[in-house]
Amino acid sequence: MVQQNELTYLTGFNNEHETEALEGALPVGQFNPQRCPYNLYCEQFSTTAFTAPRASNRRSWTYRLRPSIAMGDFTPMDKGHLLTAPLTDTPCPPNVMRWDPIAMPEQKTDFIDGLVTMAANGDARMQQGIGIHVYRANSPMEKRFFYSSDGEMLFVPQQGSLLAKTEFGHLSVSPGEILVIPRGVKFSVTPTDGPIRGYICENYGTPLQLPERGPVGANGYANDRDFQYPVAAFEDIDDDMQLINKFCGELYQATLDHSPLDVVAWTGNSAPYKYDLSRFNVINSVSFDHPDPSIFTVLTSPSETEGVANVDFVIFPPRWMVAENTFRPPWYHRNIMSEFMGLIEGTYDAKEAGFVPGGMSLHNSMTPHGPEAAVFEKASAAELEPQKYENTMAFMFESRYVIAPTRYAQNSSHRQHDYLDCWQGLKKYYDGTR
Ligand SMILES: O=C(O)Cc1cc(O)ccc1O
Ligand SMILES: [Fe+2]
Repeated sequence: MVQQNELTYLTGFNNEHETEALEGALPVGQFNPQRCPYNLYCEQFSTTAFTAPRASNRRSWTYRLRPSIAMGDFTPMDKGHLLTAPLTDTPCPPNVMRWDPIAMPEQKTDFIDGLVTMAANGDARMQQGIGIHVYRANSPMEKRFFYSSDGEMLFVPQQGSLLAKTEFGHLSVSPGEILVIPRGVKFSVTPTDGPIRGYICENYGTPLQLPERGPVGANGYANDRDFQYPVAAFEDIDDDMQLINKFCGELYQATLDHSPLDVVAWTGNSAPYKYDLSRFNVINSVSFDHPDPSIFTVLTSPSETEGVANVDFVIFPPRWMVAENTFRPPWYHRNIMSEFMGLIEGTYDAKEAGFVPGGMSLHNSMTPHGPEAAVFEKASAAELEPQKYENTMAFMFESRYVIAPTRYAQNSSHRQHDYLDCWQGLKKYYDGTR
């Protein structure tokens, strides 16, 4: 177990974890005895089909004060700027797009109220594709809890720390770390050191998993042992509460007369987890040429086509650049996969101006892009000494499905309508000589 931010965690990606907040709460040797210790209710929680292959099967057993169905009926509620694929509100133009950060809310805003959807693809009802949201909050969720039936939620904090109180226990997450909350897990979010902002990839598809390592071997990239899971922590609170469910793109609310975070003990491999991106063991060229960014994949949600991701979560972390006789920034490219990027801190090597922390960019399927003109000039003439890239942490949600920006994203005042200008200085140098 790892002690961090005063919270205790269990370690190991996808392990069969077990944890109990009260001694002896976990049944021994079986999952559902006739009567559970402490008179708890037993409830299985599955995020893959019962019959999914053992290697990809995800489920946990929870032991709780009440089963989850001890609740009121769902009624529709306003979903604000929270949208879901398929987006039908606007066409999807092929243009490169970039945005400044969305401003922090001025009024009291909790995690639910501050959610804004920037883009989405696939179809949540088919459990394919992703939603891309920005979260912003300056106050805790008070007596309200959320879960998405549409997808697993990958949080990429950009500003401020948050405490995620979940059915499975508590996780504290700060910029530079990520948090993954499986589809269906009930949770609340509390900002712990001022306003919070970050990105969310709502993954409608197969749960995120670690990519294969191939010839790299048994170690490297994101190592399994660095993923942290919460220990059981339950609330025995009888009070009026609101449970909000995102289902098929709509929000529904139900009333509860108790806290839904009432799991006293759990065992299994489907649970929230966090990961510190600085633990990523970067593997890159030590000879020449700029490899494909798939070398920086932290987590992947595979689609049904081998090697073609529903979504890859890719980071561009601090690292040494040593490639010789090489144009070191990303090459110019056109890619069948669609690329949505964000910046957690510092500067990104392909864009030294305009792509700022909290900002976003979208380069859709087959849309050309690459370094801005100023970066091309500089990198083409640079002395190729070993160089350490520091103060940088960009990331990309890369998906096989075209990523449609929402009407809000296309029309919002923080869209940079002059984004294309950063390439306008690309001159023709060709004059027939070698
Ligand atoms: O477009 C981008 O900036 C992301 C990216 C980075 C890289 O190093 C190679 C390919 C790629 O799409
Ligand atoms: Fe790209």
